[in-house]
Amino acid sequence: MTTVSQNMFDTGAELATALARKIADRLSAAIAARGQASLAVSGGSTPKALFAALSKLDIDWAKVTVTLVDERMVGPENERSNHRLAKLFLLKDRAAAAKFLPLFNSAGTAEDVAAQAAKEIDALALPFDVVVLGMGTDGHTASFFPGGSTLADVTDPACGQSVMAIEAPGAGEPRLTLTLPRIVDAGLIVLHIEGDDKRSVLARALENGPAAELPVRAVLRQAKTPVELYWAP
Ligand SMILES: O=C(O)[C@H](O)[C@@H](O)[C@H](O)[C@H](O)COP(=O)(O)O
Repeated sequence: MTTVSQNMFDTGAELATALARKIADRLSAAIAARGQASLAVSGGSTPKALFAALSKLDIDWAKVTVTLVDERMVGPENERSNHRLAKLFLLKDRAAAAKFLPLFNSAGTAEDVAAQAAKEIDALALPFDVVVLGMGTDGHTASFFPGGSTLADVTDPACGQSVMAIEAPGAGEPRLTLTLPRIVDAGLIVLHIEGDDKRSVLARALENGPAAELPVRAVLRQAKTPVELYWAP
């Protein structure tokens, strides 16, 4: 049975403050326990306020590795880049001291880039302490897009590669995405969505039906810990 732990807020600002604190506490606990912590964040427009709130919190950021849940196949200067988004909104203020691991690199094709990124992700002390997911109104999360070229592989609980390339109608450029195992074995899995449309899509995703139709279902059904839903209007 899929379970989500619901954290509902009246405004995006209130959500950002509360979620930033939750993430910071989790990262600090990991640092206290193991001397380091890891955080994977999604891109898009929703997380900007969260990133700004998190960047100001006083934790030992020098011991935190930040990476991306997914990335477009573009360089960090491109306005479509999630690396650029993280640099602009998260990796500043106190969080500027964090180590950042991009998914995009100059290895060649999307598949080559994904293979290189996978090597670098696998060199981290896994599992991730915190993974922050968004969701599209088509039910995609990470770059698990409906109709995606490698959707079955990237949502396979036994997927052997930590990062894969995927192309899909509606995804724009080819994408690089963490695969399901890297997401569902995280210590804290957050699904941060805002607006009534996405709330309705999530309600549908929590019902029976194929994961391929609403790929966020793959996370909801395989998560090793209850997914923490953070929602505001
Ligand atoms: O690269 C991306 O676009 C994100 O990682 C993606 O998975 C995002 O979380 C959803 O598309 C929601 O995006 P919005 O927050 O812009 O609605």
